[in-house]
Amino acid sequence: MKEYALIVAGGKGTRIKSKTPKQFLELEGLPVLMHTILAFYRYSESIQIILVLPADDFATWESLCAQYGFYKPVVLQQGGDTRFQSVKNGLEKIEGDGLVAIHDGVRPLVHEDIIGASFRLAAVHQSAVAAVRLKESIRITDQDTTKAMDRSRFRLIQTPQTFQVGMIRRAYAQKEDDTLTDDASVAERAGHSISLFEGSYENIKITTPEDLVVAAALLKSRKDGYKKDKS
Ligand SMILES: Nc1ccn([C@@H]2O[C@H](COP(=O)(O)OP(=O)(O)OP(=O)(O)O)[C@@H](O)[C@H]2O)c(=O)n1
Ligand SMILES: C[C@](O)(CO)[C@H](O)COP(=O)(O)O
Repeated sequence: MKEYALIVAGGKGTRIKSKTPKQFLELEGLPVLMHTILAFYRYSESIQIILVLPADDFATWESLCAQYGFYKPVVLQQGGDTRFQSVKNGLEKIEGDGLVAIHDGVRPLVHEDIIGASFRLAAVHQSAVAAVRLKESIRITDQDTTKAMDRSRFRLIQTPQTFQVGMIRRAYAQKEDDTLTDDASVAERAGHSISLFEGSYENIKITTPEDLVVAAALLKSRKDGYKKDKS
């Protein structure tokens, strides 16, 4: 089955408070987004990648590619005002059927094994969504009270979120609302059940400034590990 990766990097990065869009910040010698794209190519050289960026950032991307000598093929598409719209625009670039792994451009630590697991599971169940268990206690709150909850019943949801192309394209034809914060919610609202699989605590989303420190440390430890294996 044909495999696509739809990498969304059309956001503004308001929570990170950086002048440079977070997807372009350099980590361990490469912009965040290039680490993400390389992870998908490590999984498969034949995957087709659709990269969603704000139209205003196309020129920046081209010049970063020239600067870093990065010539991995991607199909560019322009983003929208929300993640929902960016994914929807990206899906338009897929012509045939197959499976699509939708992934946040700002999750550069995704491992090729996680990507592979998502495609294998989605081939059987139509959907495969990476998730991890909570490491901390959890309480539900309203204005006046709080109440302990059973953490074993909750999961933190990551990307990749992988789907059969026709199914997720039809799901994205529905009306957008603020509660549809990820692709699993969109598919679920359209009536599909969602299959989860074990993600990874390393697969962080770069959202606030301290995430950059953690991501840099994790990338460095992987690079050091790789050097050790080769020596
Ligand atoms: N209009 C948007 C909004 C978000 N995204 C992408 O969706 C992923 C997850 O979004 P988030 O981390 O929230 O990114 P931003 O929207 O950029 O950040 P913030 O919410 O802090 O502004 C990111 O890779 C981001 O670029 C997108 O493609 N188009
Ligand atoms: C898609 C996502 O990364 C799954 O955890 C998340 O829902 C994006 O949320 P954000 O608030 O737009 O960062």
